[in-house]
Amino acid sequence: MTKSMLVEEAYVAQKMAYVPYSDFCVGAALLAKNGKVYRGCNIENASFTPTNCAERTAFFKAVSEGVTEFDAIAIVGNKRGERGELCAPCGVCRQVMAEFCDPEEFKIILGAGEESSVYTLNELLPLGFTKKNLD
Ligand SMILES: O=c1ccn([C@H]2C[C@H](O)[C@@H](CO)O2)c(=O)[nH]1
Ligand SMILES: [Zn+2]
Repeated sequence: MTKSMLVEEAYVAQKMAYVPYSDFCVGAALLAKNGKVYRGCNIENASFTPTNCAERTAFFKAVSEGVTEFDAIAIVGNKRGERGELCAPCGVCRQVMAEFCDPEEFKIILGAGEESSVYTLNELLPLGFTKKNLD
C-alpha cells in the first residue's frame, strides 16, 4: 500500500461525507498493521456536538472490529466544489491517534490532489497526554 494509494482511499471515503451544515467534506483511510484499510468520513448532526470527524470514524470502525494496531492514516478535506488544501486533523482526533499509535512510527499523510505531506504524531501532538501518564 503506497502513500498515494492510501490518499486515493481517503478520497473514496470523502465521497460519503454527511455534511449538511458545513459542506466541508473529509475522508480518511486508516492502514492497519494487518494490511486492512478502514475508510471513514465526517458525519454531522443537527445538534452539532455529536458530529464525528472522518479520522475518528475510521479509528472506531477498526477498533470496534478488534483491530488496534496501525501504520498510517491518509486524510483529505475541503469545502465541496473547492480545490483541496491540506486538512490537518483536529485536536480530538490527534488524541485518539495517541491512544493507539506509536508517536514516531505512525505516519499521518495529508493529501491535496497529487500533493501530500507526511507527519508523525510527535510533530502534531507534542507533549501529549497518553496512557503512559497513568502508569
Ligand atoms: O480533521 C478534520 C477536521 C474537520 N472535520 C470535520 C468536522 C465537521 O464535520 C467539518 C467542519 O469542521 O469537518 C473532520 O472530519 N476532520
Ligand atoms: Zn477530528
